[in-house]
Parts: sequence; C-alpha cells; structure tokens
Amino acid sequence: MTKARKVSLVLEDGTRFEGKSFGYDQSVAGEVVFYTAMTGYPESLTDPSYTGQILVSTYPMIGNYGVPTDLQKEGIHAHYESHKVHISGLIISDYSSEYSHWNAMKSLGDWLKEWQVPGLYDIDTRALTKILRVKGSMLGKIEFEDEPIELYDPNKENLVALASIKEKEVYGNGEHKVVLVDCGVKNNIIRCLLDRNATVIRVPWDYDFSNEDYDGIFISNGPGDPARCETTVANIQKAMRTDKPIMGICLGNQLLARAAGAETYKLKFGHRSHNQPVLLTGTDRCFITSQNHGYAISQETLPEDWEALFVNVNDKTNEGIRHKTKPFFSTQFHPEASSGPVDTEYLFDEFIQNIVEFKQKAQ
Ligand SMILES: NC(=O)CC[C@H](N)C(=O)O
Repeated sequence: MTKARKVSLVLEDGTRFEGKSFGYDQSVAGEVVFYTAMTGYPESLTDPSYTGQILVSTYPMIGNYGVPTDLQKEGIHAHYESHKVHISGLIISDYSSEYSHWNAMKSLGDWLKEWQVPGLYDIDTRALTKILRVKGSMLGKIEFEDEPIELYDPNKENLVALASIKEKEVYGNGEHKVVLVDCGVKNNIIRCLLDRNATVIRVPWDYDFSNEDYDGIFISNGPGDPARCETTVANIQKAMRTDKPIMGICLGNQLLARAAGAETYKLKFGHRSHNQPVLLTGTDRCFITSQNHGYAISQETLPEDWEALFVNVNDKTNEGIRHKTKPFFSTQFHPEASSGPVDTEYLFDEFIQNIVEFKQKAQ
C-alpha cells in the first residue's frame, strides 16, 4: 500500500489546511471561493462560470448521490450544465465515497479523476469560509508536498474565451430565433429557451452576429472579470441599435450594463448559494434565487435611460437591470436555476413575450 502523498490547501495569506485527496493527485492554483448550496454539486462542477476557481462547499457531506449519467438530449448533456467539469479544484469536509441515486453512474471521486481535477476532504470548510468572508475571496492552491506550484490569478485572463464554444451551433426549430452569445453558458438556459418555442443559435463570445437572422438576443453567464469581454460588449452595443429584445444572465447582466455605459466591480467574497433574496424594484415582491457571481454592477453608474430591476435584500447590491423604454433586461441571479430555486424562471416567459410583441409591432 503506497503511502498517501501529503496535500494541503494553501491560501495567499499563508493559511494552510491539510487534507486528504479523493480526486486527481496533481497540484493546482486558482481563486478560492465558497458556496453554501446544500445540493447540486454535479451542476455546479459543470458550470463554466467556475473556470479557474477552487470551490469550497460549506455543506459538510458531499458525494452521497454520486454523479448522474452523461446522457445527451437535444444535443446537450441532460444532467450537467456543460460537457465537462470546469472547476479547478474541490474542497469539502466529509466525502461520501459510497453513493446511492436512481440516476448515479459513478462516484464523485472517480469523476474528478476522469477530468483531472483535484479534490480534498477532511478540511474544516466552515473555518475556511469564515476566513474568506473576513478577508475576501483569495488566491490559493491545492499543493501536494512533492509538487510545489506558484499562485495564479485566473481573473487576469479572458476566461470566457476558454469556456465559450468555438463554432456556431443551432438547437431546436422553434418559431422564435434567439442568438445565444455563449460566454460559458449553462445548459439549462438552452433548455429553458427550447421549452419556449425557440430556435437557439449559439455563437462564440466574440462572434459578430449582426448579420444573423434573429428575433432576440440572449447573453449568457460565464467566468471571470466582465471587463475582459470588450468584444462581446461591442457586439451587444451594435445589437442594441436594432431595438430587438435582449435578455442576459449573470455575466450577461454585467456585459449588458457595460454595453449601456455602466461600470462593474469585484465583490469581497461574492454570492454563491441557493438562498439569495432579491427585491423586484418598485414592489414588495421578494424572490429567493440561485446565485454564483463575484462581480457586480455599480448601480450608480447606470445611464439615465436604464434602471435597477432587482436589488439584493441582504447587501443592496444590484441583481438586475432594465432599459426604461426598450425590451432590454438582465438579471445577476440565475432564473434557470440548475441547481436551486426555480421561482424566477418566469423571466424567460417575459423575454419571449418581448419577442412576440416586437414581431407584432414590426408587421
Ligand atoms: N455565473 C456568472 O456568470 C459569473 C459572472 C462573473 N464571472 C462573476 O463572477 O461575477
């Protein structure tokens, strides 16, 4: 029996947590972020928005329902949010190597090994999260004692270029033609559009879609700093001149804001959970939302003809914007959920209704 290699999570402030490996045995560096969701690790691990990040789960027991099958439906994985595991590393407390679920295909540890992603357990993730909350999300590394590596800041790169598709792809044959700008899109956004009589024309993050025949634009979620996606912002600005309906989610919210002329900034530790409360501005309606973001819109920099659509009840940060007269809106949270609460999926209906109304006016 070979002796297990000593391995630790090391933060940029020098804090060290020794753990045990249950994933791929290779050192890796990235941005260390925590999420408090109690379920949905297969969806989170395959969410391209986590590219470059080492994910810390505060919920203690992870792995008990294994990993679902890689079945594909309508050209995309039915149970994942993309075709692969995007996180750089996983930090948990109690790993459940035994798993049970009607749809389980393999253990979480085997899945991580398959995608060459390290994972550590026996880490006090709540103590670690308290450090990240007090000091903010930090750079960090999963380091095996015999494989030292340097820290690496993923937010200095254009991670969207890594996460986006390379060629245009078309899904479905619905009545409403939607150009989906893929900045690292989660599959459930595509499913939500296909379920609403749309044809989804999925294009790369830097694709000039101005000559496409389309009825509406959808700007997807995605990893990294929105300030690194100026090509996408320029294409959105061109699209805005057509007045055709636009919807965006998460990074899409930030890119739409930047296209409008607003600024974005980095939050101290971000919002990554299933229980973030947002208020629909001008009402007393509050929705519990699924979130995964580290940047936000500086609400006070929104131009005159734009306004906040949703605001976070906990910390008053922006959770969505809309144009005051044109059919453009976006949310910082994830109406497509996958995983998490589905209360705000109605916003996809509003986007499709904007398309229907735009077409009627154009007749
Ligand atoms: N899920 C996302 O689209 C994340 C958006 C952006 N990368 C952020 O961290 O804020």
